Amino acid sequence: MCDLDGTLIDSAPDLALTLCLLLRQDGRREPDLAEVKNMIGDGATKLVERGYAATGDKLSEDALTIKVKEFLSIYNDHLAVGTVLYPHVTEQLQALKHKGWRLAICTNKPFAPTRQLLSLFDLEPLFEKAVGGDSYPVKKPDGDHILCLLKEMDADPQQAIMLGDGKNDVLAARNAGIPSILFTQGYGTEAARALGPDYILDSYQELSSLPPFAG
Ligand SMILES: O=C(O)COP(=O)(O)O
Ligand SMILES: [Mg+2]
Repeated sequence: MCDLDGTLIDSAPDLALTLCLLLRQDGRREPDLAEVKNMIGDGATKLVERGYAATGDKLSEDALTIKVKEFLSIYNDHLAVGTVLYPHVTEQLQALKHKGWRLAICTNKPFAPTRQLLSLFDLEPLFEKAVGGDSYPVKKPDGDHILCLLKEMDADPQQAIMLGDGKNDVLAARNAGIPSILFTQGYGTEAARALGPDYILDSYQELSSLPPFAG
């Protein structure tokens, strides 16, 4: 299972752009890319909540609901302005698929933009299934986000592995009882590294030589 933001795609530029457009409408300060990267990882609602909390008064629950809808509507028009695939993602995942690995997406990003991004970057053929942060009642770091996905795929958790860039990925994997691979070019990597992921991936070119995939 692969996480999406900060793992397969470097999507922070467009998440930041969208957040800034939203905050600008409200006369708020626009956080820079490094600041926004630290807000990513728990889905759109948390990103918007953190964006407002960092730039002035926190939003009420009702206001947050409205702003998240606006965020998703703006994001829908800015999905791939500055977003890029990390180098060698497609070829390396294709190679795993050829070795017989079944691939799926487990992201905290809402499902609608997830599906669009998979299509925009021609990733759909690689993945058997994708689930977002709103696909089940729970999301990462809850292990059930992973376990529900595996169940739907009729896949054995004992043969599964989670690849992600954040602490939620390492924790969700641990909570699901499966190993994790930390991709270190994403967001919030240091906090994730401190949790002791099972494997470290600095570049996709090294993916097929990691122990779970080698041989
Ligand atoms: O959208 C987010 O905040 C996180 O998404 P991810 O789970 O794909 O990293
Ligand atoms: Mg991520």
